[in-house]
Amino acid sequence: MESVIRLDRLVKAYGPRRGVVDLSLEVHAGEVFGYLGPNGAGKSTTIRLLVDLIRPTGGSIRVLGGDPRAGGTVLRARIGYLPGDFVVGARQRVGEYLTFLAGLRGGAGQARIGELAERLDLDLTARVGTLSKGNRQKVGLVQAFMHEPDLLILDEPTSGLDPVVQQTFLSMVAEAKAAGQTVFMSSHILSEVEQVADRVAIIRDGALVTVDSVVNLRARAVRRVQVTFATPVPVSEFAGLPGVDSVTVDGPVLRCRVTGSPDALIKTAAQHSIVDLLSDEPALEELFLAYYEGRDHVAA
Ligand SMILES: Nc1ncnc2c1ncn2[C@@H]1O[C@H](COP(=O)(O)OP(=O)(O)OP(=O)(O)O)[C@@H](O)[C@H]1O
Repeated sequence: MESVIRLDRLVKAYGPRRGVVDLSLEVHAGEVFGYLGPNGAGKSTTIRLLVDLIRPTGGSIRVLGGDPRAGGTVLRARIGYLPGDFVVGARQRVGEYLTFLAGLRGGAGQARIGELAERLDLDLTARVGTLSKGNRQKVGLVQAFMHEPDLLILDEPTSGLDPVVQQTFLSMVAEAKAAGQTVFMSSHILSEVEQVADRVAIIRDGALVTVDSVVNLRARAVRRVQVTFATPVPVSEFAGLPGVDSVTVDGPVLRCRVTGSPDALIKTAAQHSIVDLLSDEPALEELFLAYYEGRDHVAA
């Protein structure tokens, strides 16, 4: 399969500090690739290397078949890039600003800009400098998507967006994929990337922990679940269910950890009358542990 991004033993050192270490990965044409890691993991460093804003200390980078350093405007025109810190202080109106950027890139017409702005509920007549953080982020998204680039490189794209706009953004990503575009997006939230990504790389302390399909990732993800029943339930019914552990029952409230699918828990719980159900986002830390434990297991 054709690779759109290929990193080979990439290293970026900031003096004695590490940015990324010995990073090798490949993103295939037409896939949505999630790049997941906690703050300071090295996501933005990787992305800045991809778009040649910074240069590697070692290793090699290929983007759309070329070297980002040598690709110039031809390569840039094929990429839509949303920086993690999209800052614009222009006095122009949003529409004028986006038209100006479209002119530089060549490709995006007014109709396309208008259509994206409408979907994201972005006012094209507002002055850029007066926008809220969320609205600035929408400008960043429009400028990344507007010329329908072969490759979208998006650094924390949903940062500052409200949940409704986040869903609109995820639809835009799905449509980009359907149109054959490749998407590389970073995030520190698993649920966000798992909704759209085909594969996910997990990075921590500058190094790759794993690259896996979303299906496998979900199977390893641990979440905490709390079920409140109408009447007390016996703990024995729940302890030992597949994927369920750390079960405690406090009167009508059951708390446990679930790894992978909650199917067994839900089916057992459904035999009682349920008042409430809470399930929290699987913590990235717990996901890392699942991978480290898996690795130890393989090594043992
Ligand atoms: N210009 C720089 N000079 C020195 N150190 C830097 C520089 N940029 C990043 N770093 C360091 O490199 C490491 C990786 O940072 P990076 O911004 O790539 O992480 P990130 O995963 O994008 O995190 P976040 O989600 O917080 O943006 C951090 O320890 C950071 O302090």
